[in-house]
Parts: sequence; structure tokens; C-alpha cells
Amino acid sequence: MIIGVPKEIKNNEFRVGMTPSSVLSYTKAGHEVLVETMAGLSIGFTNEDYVQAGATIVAAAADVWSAEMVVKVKEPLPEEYGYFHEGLILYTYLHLAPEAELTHALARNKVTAIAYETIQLDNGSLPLLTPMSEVAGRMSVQIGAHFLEKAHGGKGILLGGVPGVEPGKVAVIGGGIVGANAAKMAIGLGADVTIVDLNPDRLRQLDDLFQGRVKTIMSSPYNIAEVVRQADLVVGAVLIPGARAPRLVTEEMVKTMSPGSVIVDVAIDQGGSIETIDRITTHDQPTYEKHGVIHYAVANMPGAVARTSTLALTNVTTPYGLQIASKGFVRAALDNKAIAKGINVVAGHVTYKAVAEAHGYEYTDILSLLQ
Ligand SMILES: NC(=O)C1=CN([C@@H]2O[C@H](COP(=O)(O)OP(=O)(O)OC[C@H]3O[C@@H](n4cnc5c(N)ncnc54)[C@H](O)[C@@H]3O)[C@@H](O)[C@H]2O)C=CC1
Ligand SMILES: CC(=O)C(=O)O
Repeated sequence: MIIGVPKEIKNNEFRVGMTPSSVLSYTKAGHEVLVETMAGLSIGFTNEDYVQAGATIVAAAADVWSAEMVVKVKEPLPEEYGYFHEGLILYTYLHLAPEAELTHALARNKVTAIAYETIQLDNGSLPLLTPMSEVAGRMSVQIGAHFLEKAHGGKGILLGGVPGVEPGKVAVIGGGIVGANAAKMAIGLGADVTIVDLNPDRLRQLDDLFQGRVKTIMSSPYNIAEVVRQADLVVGAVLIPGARAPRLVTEEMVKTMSPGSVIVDVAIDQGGSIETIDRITTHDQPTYEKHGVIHYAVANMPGAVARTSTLALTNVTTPYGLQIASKGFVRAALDNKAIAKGINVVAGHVTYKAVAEAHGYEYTDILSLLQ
């Protein structure tokens, strides 16, 4: 199969869909890989590195997109929709539930759209989301600590406190991969950490994992209002796989936070979990202030640590990508149900229920379509 790897065009997005090591895995399996010139240069992967791994370097994005399969990182931006063509296999993060226009463009052009974030194992885990959630969870606390500093608009709180002065309070809403990694960093700094989750078993796991160093609280509007009111830093980390994030922190709750507090809504890529977050921000302009509270809503946080993130991402995307390229998406999905769950759109049908519901499409079951 001919596989294209475009250069990412989102604001400050330096990740790339394949490293030279992943190119070698694809070319050894008999595939031809086209890499857009300088796609990985800013994180240390030169055109020569890709050529040595067996890739062909191409100058124009249009040539990369004319491949049978495109492997990238972020969802295509409107300026890339014109490259869509019938039968193209697009393998990337898509986050379609809050993205009506992208869903329409994929369906209209009969693209086979396989979303990293909905490839799901039988135990419910999301193996292609996990590493970026680890990165973003860890980043969320260092970002929060940065914006709590006076010079960055914050209230002037050191999350760890010092002897004789209490630490800052961190409220993590959603105790999955992002939440656990945020908690790990916050505990490491010495902060006072509370994790809110809906799943009592998950709260038990977190209680065991952190050995009494976090408070775990059952999710309810009442409890969320209480932890948000007291928090210096709120991390939004909920997910209902494939669906728009639930807005758990209301504007009224944000108004109760003290001036100079910070909200980092990691769940913004699924539409956001905070009512006062009404826009996606960028690494160039990462924050805005509302009700005296600093809001951070960057949808590609791992792009800031793009080398670490690319290595972590391609470690997990390459094995699934190889199955899709070598068997074709139909056989790969029939053999591996995790891949079937990743297919959000195919031949004009929307095959992920939460996405179909979000945008008014009839839902088509992927397995009955393929069999
Ligand atoms: N902004 C960015 O750059 C990035 C964003 N993300 C996003 O972060 C979000 C979280 O991802 P993960 O931690 O991997 O998901 P996860 O599935 O591991 O964890 C989500 C947690 O939310 C909990 N939850 C669901 N509904 C809830 C409710 N009503 N109240 C409290 N908890 C609730 C679940 O029980 C689960 O423990 C996703 O939207 C993901 O796409 C991930 C990486 C980068
Ligand atoms: C998960 C995601 O959206 C990202 O890593 O950018």
C-alpha cells in the first residue's frame, strides 16, 4: 500500500505521524511510504533519516494526501479537507463528536476515517489515546503551576507550599489516565490533591495507587461545586469515549473560585468539560480570563513536547497501522475488534454511535457493514 505522512499544520504542532523507525517497519512489510519534506525536522528527524528508513520525500502536501492511506497526528484542518478522496484510509486523532464540519467532509468524500482515540480493547482501555493522556496529564500540573505565578496572571500560589504555609489545592475532575498522571505530578510537587470520578471502582484503584496521598470524591454536581470552589487549580480530565465531554463544571461554579485560580481543561479535544470554556486556545495564545479565573484550553497539549510525544504515540500507532495497511481495513477490523471500534466513518456511513448522534446521522454498525 502507498502511505502518506503529511507535515502537521495545526498551531505549534510539531509531532509527526511516523518516526524513521516506524517508516522502517512499514517499508519492511512491503509498503511504500511518502513523507512530506521536513515533516519531522523540528524534532530531530531529518529527510535523510526517513530516506535511510526507506521513505520517499515529497515536496507537496497534495502528493502525500493522494496516497491510499494517510497516517498523521491531529484531525485535518479545513484547509486539508480538499485533499480527501474516495477510499482514502485516514488514520489519526479525529475527535469527531465536537467537529460537525469535519464529519460531514469525511462522509461526503467517502473517506475511511479511523480515529486513534476510539480504538478500544475489550477491557475498555484506549491504547492509542493512553500515551498522549499520560503526557497531557503530566503537563497539566506544570502548566497550572506556571499560570498560578503572579507574573503569569495567577494568584501567586506555590502548589507545594513551604514549611509553615499550606500547599495549593488541585482538583482533578475525571480520574482516568489524564487524571492519574495529573495527580502523580501534583503529589510530586507536594500539592493537596482531590480526584473526582463517577466510577467507584476507579476511585478504589486510585485510593490504593496513591496510598492515601489523594482524596477521592464521587462525582456529583454538589461534590464538584465544593471541590471547584476550594481549588487553586482545576484539571478537566473526563471522557466518555467518542462522545462530547460532559460539561461538569458550570459557570456558577467557576464564579465561586478565587481570582487568579487556574483551570486546565484537558478534555477540550472532546468539546470541553467546563461551561466557561467557549473556545479552543492555542500554544501561541493558551489562556484567557473569565470571572477572574485563568482558562487554558489547548487541544494539542502534547504538541509542546513533540519529540517525547511522537515517540510515545508511534510506539502504539505503528502496530495497529501495520495491521490496517497489510490486511486492508476490512480484514484488519474483522480480525481485530479494537480496530473496528476505531472506524468512525466509512463509505459515507457514520459507524461510531456517539458521533452519529452528535451530528444527526443514522448510525451504522461497522461489523454488519463489513461482513
Ligand atoms: N488537550 C489535549 O491535548 C489532550 C486531551 N486528552 C483528552 O483528555 C480526556 C481524558 O482522557 P483519558 O484520561 O485518557 O480518559 P479516561 O477514559 O482514561 O478517563 C476518563 C475518566 O473520566 C471519568 N468520567 C466520565 N464521566 C464522568 C463524570 N460525569 N464525572 C467524573 N468522572 C467522569 C471516567 O470514569 C474515567 O475515569 C479525553 O477527552 C482525551 O481525549 C488527552 C490527551 C491530550
Ligand atoms: C489526544 C490528542 O488530541 C492529542 O494528543 O493531541
